[in-house]
Amino acid sequence: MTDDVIEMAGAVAPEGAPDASPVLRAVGLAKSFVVRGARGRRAVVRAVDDVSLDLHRGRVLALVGESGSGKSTVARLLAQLYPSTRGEVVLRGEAVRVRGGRRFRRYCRSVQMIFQDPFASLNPIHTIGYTLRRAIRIHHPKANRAQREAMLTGLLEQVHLTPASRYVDKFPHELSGGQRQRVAIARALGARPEVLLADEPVSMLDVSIRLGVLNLLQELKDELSLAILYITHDIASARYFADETIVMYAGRIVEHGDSERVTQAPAHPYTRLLVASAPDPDALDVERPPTSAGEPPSLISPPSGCRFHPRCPQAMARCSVEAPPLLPVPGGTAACWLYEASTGEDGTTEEAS
Ligand SMILES: Nc1ncnc2c1ncn2[C@@H]1O[C@H](COP(=O)(O)OP(=O)(O)OP(=O)(O)O)[C@@H](O)[C@H]1O
Repeated sequence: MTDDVIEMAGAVAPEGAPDASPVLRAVGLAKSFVVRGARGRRAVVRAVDDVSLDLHRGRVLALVGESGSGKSTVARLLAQLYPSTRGEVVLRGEAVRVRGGRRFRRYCRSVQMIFQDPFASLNPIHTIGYTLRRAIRIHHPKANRAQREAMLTGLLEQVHLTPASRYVDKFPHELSGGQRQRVAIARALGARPEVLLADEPVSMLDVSIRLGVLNLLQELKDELSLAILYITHDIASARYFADETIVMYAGRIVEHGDSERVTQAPAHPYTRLLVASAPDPDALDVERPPTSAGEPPSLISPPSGCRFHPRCPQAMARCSVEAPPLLPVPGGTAACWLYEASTGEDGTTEEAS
């Protein structure tokens, strides 16, 4: 048996303790889409603008924001499903830009994506066994039949679909939503990835099984030392599940920091609105689109300056003119002029707030 196969056949061993250097980075990523606007005119949607983030093995980073804030586009850029308009995706220190073909398949071995809808992501005409065997064949072409079967059992056990023999011949429609999402996770693990990009992995599942799937992801993160990007609308679940949280608004990062700090002592006025509109921070049980006043702006002609200023209760004249950079706040950064350090008369620095 090759080393690859030995690792896949049983419980997969972690490849090392959480690493100080990021496994996957976004550096100044931007993505614009050209669309047909009013009266058929060409318009540009600036979906993602200057997004930088680091994913570390053994850690979860949550990307939180309202619908349309650019979260899925960031995940798709990191998965190399879209080419970026600007910026770089850096895997293990190397800038990577692939479009299909063998290089894309090699990239997918390291970076796998889990989608929101397990109904759509599993082919209904194939059994679970077929779907997983196919993934195993693609990622482990040298394994023989017995080795592949051992991997199949190992993957189902890893996502707690046991005994594996009960699930192999089932079709997706014979499983619950949570079981289907577990199969999608098993398929992703078949590549032995270092990074999982999980785009709203529980938002379409029954309330009662969301926590079980998040707990599974957390367990796999620890066992396999995975780096996980967890995309969600639900800032309460980010506190529970993620080490760090990034909040996006209208394509830009507005706040970043330790999840506990971002959710319990949010610095950016937008994060405060998000947290205030999540009624029970300890519950993972309801879909809670933020109910803050106003609507997210058009990304075809976004507001000048800080994109949040038209909705911001603390907006100042400067906010409509100059976009704030990410400024230091205790335990992270926030893109808000409230936190610009100013020099006092005695030479000490103080925040503007
Ligand atoms: N392929 C595309 N073509 C044109 N516009 C797009 C495309 N994909 C995304 N957009 C636009 O980019 C913006 C960001 O979309 P994105 O799906 O990344 O946001 P999101 O935060 O993930 O939202 P949701 O939570 O609803 O999935 C939106 O205005 C969206 O309409």
